[in-house]
This record gives sequence, C-alpha cells and structure tokens, in this order.
Amino acid sequence: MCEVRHGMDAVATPSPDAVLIRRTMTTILPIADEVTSHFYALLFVRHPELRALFPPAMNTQRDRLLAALLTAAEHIDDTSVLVDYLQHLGRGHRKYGTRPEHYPAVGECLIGALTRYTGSVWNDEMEAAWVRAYTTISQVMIDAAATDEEHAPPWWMAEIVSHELRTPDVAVLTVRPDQPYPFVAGQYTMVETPWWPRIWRHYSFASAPRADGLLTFHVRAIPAGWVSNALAHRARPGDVIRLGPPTGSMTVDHTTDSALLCLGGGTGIAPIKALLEDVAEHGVRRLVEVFYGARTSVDLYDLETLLRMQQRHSWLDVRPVVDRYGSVQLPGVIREYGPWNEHEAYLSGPPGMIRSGVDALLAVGVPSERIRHDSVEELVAAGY
Ligand SMILES: NC(=O)C1=CN([C@@H]2O[C@H](COP(=O)(O)OP(=O)(O)OC[C@H]3O[C@@H](n4cnc5c(N)ncnc54)[C@H](O)[C@@H]3O)[C@@H](O)[C@H]2O)C=CC1
Repeated sequence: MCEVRHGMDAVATPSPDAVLIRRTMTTILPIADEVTSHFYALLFVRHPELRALFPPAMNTQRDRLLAALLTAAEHIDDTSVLVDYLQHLGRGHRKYGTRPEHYPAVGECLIGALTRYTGSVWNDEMEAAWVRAYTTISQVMIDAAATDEEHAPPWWMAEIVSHELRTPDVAVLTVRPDQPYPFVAGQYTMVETPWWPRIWRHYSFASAPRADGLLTFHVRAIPAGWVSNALAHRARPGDVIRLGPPTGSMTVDHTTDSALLCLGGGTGIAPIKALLEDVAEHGVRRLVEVFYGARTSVDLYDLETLLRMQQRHSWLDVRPVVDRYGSVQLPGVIREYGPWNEHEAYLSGPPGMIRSGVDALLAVGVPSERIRHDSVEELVAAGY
C-alpha cells in the first residue's frame, strides 16, 4: 500500500522505450485477464517447479502482476520512483521464496504472453524495449532482495497471544513475532495464515512499536474473504501466522509540529490509532483531530480506546461519525469543522472513502503534499 508518487525528476518527453512499453500496455489493457492467464499458463507448463510459489487460487495474484506492470510502465522514465517501487517489490518477494534464477523464467513467459496478445503491434523494436526494461526491473529487484538478506529475515513467524471479537465480525489480534520486528507507526505488512498457505493479505499495525515487541491488528471478516474470516473466526491464541516485512509511508513527520487531521473509516482506524500512540510517545505537543467513521454505532468498535486516549491527552480530539439513513457521512463532515489548510492529513479506510476524502480535503484547501494515505490501487487489490 505504499503510495507511488510522481518524482521531481520525471522527464517531460518520454524515452523511446517508454513509448513502446506504454503502447504495449495500452494494447493489452482491455484484454488484461487473458494476457495474465496466458502468462501463468506458460509459466506453470514450462516451469512446473514454480507453481508451489503461488497461491492455489490465482485471481488476486493475476491482478497483482498487472498492477505491478502498470506501475512499472507508468514510471519507466522516472528512475527514482521506479527504483524505490522495485526495491520494495524485490524485498517483498523474499517471503514468497523467489530466487534470482526465477526471474529469467518469468521474463521469458511474460514476453511470450505479450507477443501473443499484442498481435501486429508487436515487433522486434518492442521486444528489445521489453527485454531491456525487464532486465533492469529484475536486476533492481534481485539486488534489493540480496541487500535485504544481509539484515532481515524473509518473513517472521508470530504467535497469536490474544484474540478479541469486538463485533460479530471485527477481531483485534495481538501477536508476538519470533524475532524483533522493526517498523514505524502507520505502516502495514502482509499476513499469511496456516489455513490458507501462500495467500497473503495486507493489514496495518494498530499500535506503535511497543517495548514488549507485541503487534496488534484489526481484522474485519469480509464475505468470501478467506484470510480475514480465518483471522476473525478461526484463529485462537497459540496459533502461529506469518508476517512479511513492514512497509508503507503513512507515517508521522516528526520534523514539524503541525497539527494532524486523521480520518479513519471502519477498520481503517487501526493505523490512525498507531499514529496517535506515536505522537503521544514523541512528547512534542501537537494538536490531533480524529474523525472516526462507521456504518453504525456498533461498528465504532475501538471508540472506547480512543476516548480513553482523549481523556489522557488534551491535544487530542476524537469525533465519532456514524452514517445516517444509509448515507455516508465521513469525509463530508470535515467541512463543518476546520480550517484544515495548515494540517497534515491522514486518511485510512475503504478505497471509496480515501478517494472522496482526498477530494474533500483538496476542496477545503489542504495541499496535496500534506495528504497521506496508502495506495488505493493496493487497497483494492488487497481485498483484505
Ligand atoms: N491503511 C489503510 O488505508 C487501511 C485501510 N483499511 C480498509 O478499510 C476498509 C474498512 O472496511 P470496513 O470496516 O468494512 O469499512 P466500512 O465499509 O464499514 O466503512 C467505514 C467508513 O467509511 C465510509 N465509507 C465507506 N465507503 C465510502 C465511500 N465510497 N465514500 C465515502 N465514505 C465511505 C463509511 O461511511 C464508514 O464511515 C477496508 O476496505 C480495508 O481494506 C483497513 C485498514 C487500514
């Protein structure tokens, strides 16, 4: 869910390779499902040993490959953004068991699928552009994984030490990682359960780093959500889950003392709570206003915790916002308060809330560089 932004070094005129790569992407976008299915079919027929690295059901995986390709194509000339993104991707692939020797196999099948589905658009020049791009992409990912290997494990095992069902479908889980887990409040990770091997889902940390090393997650069981249902309804203390590395840039900037405006929708309140703990621990007094939105008052499952924090800290204001008669209230309600133009804004919740929240904040004068949230594309793909 790390937000990929346009860097300052983006060039105005695209390079010849960027033009060719984007032309391929435009051609395949309307038939993206077929292209990715064909890619995986080629990969698993030619390299059956790689099948075990992927989840049994491939639907989310297909979207992820395409999302990664689109991101790479979009930023192909924007070296610093692209390298950051690919390094993150390379490090994240360690938990899947990806090895350097797997990359050429993937590249060959990717080009095979593109050749087949781009028809007359494909030519030698385009193939050469893809080979160059893929060689660079894979090298950056391989190098990032190798550097990461020197100081971090590919994953962490974490034992569930407490499991509390706060509503019929929201659970608060606390886990103890098997080795120190360094992260920053506001970040998130990927979680795999023992019941659905190789299916990873994103969850934000619901607390700032603690002296006892424990981590907390808020999980809503969503219909047909395998991992979320297992975590909410099946997991018990003593069960062991697997965690990927921490990631995400929705963190507090401690170089300023500007006030914070936080919008948390549903379980999106989890990283907001972590941010509040971070501000409290930092000791610098800065005003924080939290709008905590939910469909019903029962869904405000963490309100008591937030109100207790508010009692302890005079700099904190928490406002619960419940939808009325099925009509969404959360982002719109900020217009009744403010002004917000000097605030750092943090948004966390469903993709629709983040999109309309960004619009509402821009409309009341918060500049875009002061609005932070995780990537909406990844939230949609995550499916929680
Ligand atoms: N870092 C992040 O951004 C995190 C995001 N999430 C996401 O938050 C969501 C939480 O799901 P639930 O608890 O079921 O939330 P929900 O669907 O019950 O909605 C929570 C709040 O968001 C508002 N909302 C929902 N859709 C909206 C839209 N289209 N426009 C404006 N407001 C909207 C609702 O009115 C409600 O106040 C999940 O999609 C999860 O992926 C969860 C944790 C962290």
